[in-house]
Amino acid sequence: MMSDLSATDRDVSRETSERLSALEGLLRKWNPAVNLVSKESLKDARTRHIVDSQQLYTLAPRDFHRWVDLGSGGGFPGLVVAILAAEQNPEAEVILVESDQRKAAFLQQAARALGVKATVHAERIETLSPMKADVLSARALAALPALCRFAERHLEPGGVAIFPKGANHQAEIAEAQQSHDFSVSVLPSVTDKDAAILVLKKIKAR
Ligand SMILES: C[S@@+](CC[C@H](N)C(=O)[O-])C[C@H]1O[C@@H](n2cnc3c(N)ncnc32)[C@H](O)[C@@H]1O
Repeated sequence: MMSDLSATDRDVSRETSERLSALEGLLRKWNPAVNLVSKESLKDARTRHIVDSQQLYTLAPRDFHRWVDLGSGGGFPGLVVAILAAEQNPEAEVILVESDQRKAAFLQQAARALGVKATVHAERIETLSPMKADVLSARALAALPALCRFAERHLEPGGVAIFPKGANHQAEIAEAQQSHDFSVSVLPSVTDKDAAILVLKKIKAR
C-alpha cells in the first residue's frame, strides 16, 4: 500500500475533511448490516476507499456540470465526489446509480447526514434513460468493454470517463479496443502500485 497522505487529502477544507471522516464512520456503522465493502478493507478504509476515490476527482475538469457514478455501492467514488463538489463545485450535479435497494438507501441517508447534494437512482444502469454526464465514473463495476457500452449511452460527446482498474488494465484496454474507439490516458494510482486509473475520451462503438 502506498502513502495515504496524497496531495488530494491535504488540500481540502476542515469541513470537507470532517465530512470525509464522517463518511468513514457511516461506512463502519452500516457495513455489518448492508455489506457495502469487504470487511477486510475496513482496516484501511481511509486509503482503500476515501483517498482512492479522492484521487479520481482531481482528474476531472474542475467545472464539471454532471458527474454520474455507476454502481456506487457504499459511495465510492460517488459520495466522495459529492463531498468534494460541495466545496469546490457547488453548482454541479452528482448522480449515483445503484441497483441494490439497501445500498441505495444507505447512499441517500448518508448524503443527507453529510449535508451534501447527491441524487440517487436506485435502478439498473441498463434501464436508465441517457444521463448526459460530462464526467462518468465506475469503480469495480465491470470490465472495460461493458463500461464503454455504458459510456456510449450515458456520457455526452466531449465528456470524460474515469475508471480505476487493477493490474490487468492493459489487457482490458486491448479487449475494449476490439469493440470501441477511444483515447486513453493510463495514470498511476496513489493507493495501489499495481492499479491504474484509466481516463477515456471520445468513446465510440466501432
Ligand atoms: C463491486 S461493487 C463496487 C461498489 C463501489 N463502486 C466500490 O468500488 O466500492 C459493484 C456495485 O455495482 C452495483 N451494480 C452492479 N450491476 C449494476 C447495474 N447493472 N446497475 C446498477 N448497479 C449495479 C452492485 O449492486 C454493487 O453495489
